[in-house]
Amino acid sequence: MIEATLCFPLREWTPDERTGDDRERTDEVLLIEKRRGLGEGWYNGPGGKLENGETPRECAVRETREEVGLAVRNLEKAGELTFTLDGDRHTFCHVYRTRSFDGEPTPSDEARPEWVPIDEVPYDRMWEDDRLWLPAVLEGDTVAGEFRFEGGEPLDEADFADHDLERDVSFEDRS
Ligand SMILES: Nc1[nH]c(=O)nc2c1ncn2[C@H]1C[C@H](O)[C@@H](COP(=O)(O)OP(=O)(O)OP(=O)(O)O)O1
Repeated sequence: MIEATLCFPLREWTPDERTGDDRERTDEVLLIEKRRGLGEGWYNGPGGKLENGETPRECAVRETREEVGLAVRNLEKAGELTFTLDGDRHTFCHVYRTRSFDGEPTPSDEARPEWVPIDEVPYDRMWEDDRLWLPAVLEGDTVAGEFRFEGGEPLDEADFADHDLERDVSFEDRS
């Protein structure tokens, strides 16, 4: 089974009164348009597979730096997701969010970063399961879920079948 991570950096967007912009204050999330690998062409958070000896948290920090050049800190665990394929556990994914980071998001070979208001997340251009759990993560809740796919490898071409999802999960003492 693959162990992987996703990281969702958040920032507050406030209107600049000098420009007469009358949109409401909102949170924005840093998404990437993935340029290669699993889920290529879709939006997701920065993230990827754990390397040898790495903790999930270290992986999320490394992947965010490699993919979009952002140095994230103080990651808060927001979710644990199991993706199954044809009844077998395929990927276990640790989900983090953070409001602490240094640097400006920069495109790489792997990803094109984009700040998106949290109520404008393009769920129609993401993994089908994301609309089920990501809104809760972006609102500050915690989630644990299993999402079942069918139809054989690769996972991103399989059909999403069904799921179980729990909210308000405690991740204390977990990486
Ligand atoms: N159903 C799903 N919903 C979702 O939102 N993200 C998923 C997902 N299934 C896998 N992922 C994410 C988790 C992880 O960030 C990434 C793993 O994809 P890959 O195996 O292509 O890894 P990457 O190529 O990004 O990583 P590295 O090869 O380690 O750089 O895909």
